Amino acid sequence: MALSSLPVLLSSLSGHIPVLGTFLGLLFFCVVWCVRRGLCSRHHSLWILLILFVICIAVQTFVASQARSDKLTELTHLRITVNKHHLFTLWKSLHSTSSLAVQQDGRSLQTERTSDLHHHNGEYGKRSDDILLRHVDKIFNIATGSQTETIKVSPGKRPLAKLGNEPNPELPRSLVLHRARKGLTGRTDNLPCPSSFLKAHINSAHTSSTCHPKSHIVFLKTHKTASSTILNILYRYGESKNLTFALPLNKQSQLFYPFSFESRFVEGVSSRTVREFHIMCNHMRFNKPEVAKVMPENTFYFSILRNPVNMMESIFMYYKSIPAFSNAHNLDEFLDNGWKNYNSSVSNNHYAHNILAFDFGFDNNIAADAEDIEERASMAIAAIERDFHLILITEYFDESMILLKHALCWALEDVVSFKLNSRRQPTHHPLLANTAEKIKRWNALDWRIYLHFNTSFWHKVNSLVGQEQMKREVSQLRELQAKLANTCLKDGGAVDPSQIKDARLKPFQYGSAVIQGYNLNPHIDRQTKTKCQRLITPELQYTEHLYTQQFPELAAKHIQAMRNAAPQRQHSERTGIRRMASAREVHHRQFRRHTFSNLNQKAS
Ligand SMILES: Nc1ncnc2c1ncn2[C@@H]1O[C@H](COP(=O)(O)OS(=O)(=O)O)[C@@H](OP(=O)(O)O)[C@H]1O
Repeated sequence: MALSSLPVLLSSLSGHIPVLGTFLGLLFFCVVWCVRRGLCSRHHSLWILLILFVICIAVQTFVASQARSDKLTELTHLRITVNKHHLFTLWKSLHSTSSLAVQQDGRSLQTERTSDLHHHNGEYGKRSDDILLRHVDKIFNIATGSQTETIKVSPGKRPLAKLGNEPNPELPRSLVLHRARKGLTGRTDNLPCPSSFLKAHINSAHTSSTCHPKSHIVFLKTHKTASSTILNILYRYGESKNLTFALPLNKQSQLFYPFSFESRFVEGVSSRTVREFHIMCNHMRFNKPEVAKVMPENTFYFSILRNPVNMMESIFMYYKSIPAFSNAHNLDEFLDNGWKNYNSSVSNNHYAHNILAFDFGFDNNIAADAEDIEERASMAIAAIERDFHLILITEYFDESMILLKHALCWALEDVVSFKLNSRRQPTHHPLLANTAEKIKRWNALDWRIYLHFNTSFWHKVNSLVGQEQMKREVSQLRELQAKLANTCLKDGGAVDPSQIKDARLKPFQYGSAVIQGYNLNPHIDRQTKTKCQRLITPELQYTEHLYTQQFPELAAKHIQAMRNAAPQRQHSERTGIRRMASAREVHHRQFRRHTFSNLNQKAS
């Protein structure tokens, strides 16, 4: 009966493997022949042994060939896996300017899966590896022009070399580990990833004629970070090229900071009187979806961070009158009683705590020992990575300007500046090492964000410009600045506000800080004077000048309204300074009035 089932077995085997089936078929006939002979023979036990031996060999041959065929199948799978891995690496290399940028892309995925941030997108909640694989597929299809995943990439190829992969010794170990744990990667929308966009842009700036100066720009003006100096650069560039600015509504100096930005805060948006905005750069609390409603899709987003230690010292002097600081005699006293003096729900207290995070639109209220501090920092970093093409560092201002120049494809002359909004030296308070540590702890969220972008800044310098070229261009920039100072400035440098002759060039004074400004060299021709004057015009005056240029009728109406409302102030308005100086003070009040009148209009 065993023999009778053999043909069936063999046919089923042959169904699996045709060649082996033929071989086994022949074997079957041999065995049948042997059985017949064996049964007729005197030595039939020997024949039976021989038959069993032949069957054993046949079965063994079959099992071995089956295993080999299984391995082949596995190998096919393996090749697909390796291909995807390779493509993933390739994709990371394409998408990043440094390994950190890759990690940041990864963290952006984490962020996108988290609901408590202000950034939303359609892929929230999807599994990260699904998204990742879809991106790999997408890159694959883009690279090959195919719609299906059929083309093989040699699994033996090594991934592309990563750039700027050195660890940052200042980075807390916990943060590094956290990043490694969250080292996923992937963007979930169709927009180009900012870091890859930047790399592509800078490469093209160096190599081909495809480098076109960028004129759609959003600069998130953070506080006490040299942001007024950058604003002046953007104002001058835009004015000289007749670009339009997304200026604050109702002639305000800020985009209704500290309220989260809304598109209606921009003059010309609700009235639809401006067709296209080029540059947005006034103080705002960042809110990407709303900003994107105003600015074109190809807009370049950048911002600047300052070491929270230096920043806090500057902020404490400047915003000394906010409730959180007002009772403290010095910064140490405030820091020692931080949580006791700080009530986050009191207006303006946000200046005292993680203000960088606040300006970028995140919740700034978190303690250094909070369980989720690393998580929150990672998510903030990821979101910034996703929304911004470039983050500059105040401590390396000149290097930052060179990087910006490359990113925007501008000329060296376009990024030249004088230091604006700087304090007189005696109002600087050197900090003790202990105080610095307390600040890092108090602003733990900002500290982590700063450390991250300080590191990625240098990776960008290394990979996109190179140390040598950076040095060369920084010295060219400083040379140009020195020449300009020689031509434009009366006293060769900044002076106290009391010494500034032209009231239109006096910077806004606030808090305990003495903010310096400049006097113009009187011996320069008209054309040079215009250029020099723009370089030293403080933020409030320059914003008003641009508003008047862009909205002459509205500006005239505002002046008239102010005159009608407060005739007793006419004298100070004629000088133009007190009105501008009070603008920051009153803008919250005006905003509330504006919001309420809108709400009332809607309700009626
Ligand atoms: N070029 C350059 N390099 C380095 N540092 C610079 C530069 N320009 C301005 N600053 C310093 O930036 C501080 C003012 O920052 P902001 O203009 O952002 O202030 S504000 O928020 O708009 O009021 C202010 O810092 P403090 O002097 O410590 O207060 C300025 O001195």
